[in-house]
Amino acid sequence: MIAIGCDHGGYLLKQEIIKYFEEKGISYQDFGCYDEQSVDYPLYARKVADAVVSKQCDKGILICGTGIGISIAANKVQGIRAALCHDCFSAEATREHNDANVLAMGARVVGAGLALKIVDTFLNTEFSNDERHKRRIHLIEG
Ligand SMILES: O=C(CO)[C@H](O)[C@H](O)[C@H](O)COP(=O)(O)O
Repeated sequence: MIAIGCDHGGYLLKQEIIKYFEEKGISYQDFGCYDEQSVDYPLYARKVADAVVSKQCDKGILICGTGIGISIAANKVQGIRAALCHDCFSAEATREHNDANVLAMGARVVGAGLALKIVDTFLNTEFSNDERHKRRIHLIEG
């Protein structure tokens, strides 16, 4: 189950990703927002982060205008490793090296076509399980 959330800047891209999930039969839970009215991204970052940390959902996707604010907010939640990715190389690397559990993107930065490829890469790349990466993740957790 994938948790997905956004602010008003990310709403339209979130809808594109949801359409893609429905076409592919990927299960998801939509934590809002539900239209383009101005809202505060930290509230949606928290909803998705809590769903991932509590294991209600396996991974999260967050979208705001740039992806920056919403990733900063998600990373405040203990156990969240949110990665802001606007290319497939980063999406693959952050799964392999950081075991990132939340993908953040900016709808004012990437188009839907690239965003869907980034989502696909993020969801289909496994953590390497390499000892050096595990040690570094452990150091992040504190
Ligand atoms: O947090 C952000 C910047 O890093 C996001 O891009 C927000 O979506 C953006 O700040 C919202 O801006 P707006 O002028 O209120 O639409």
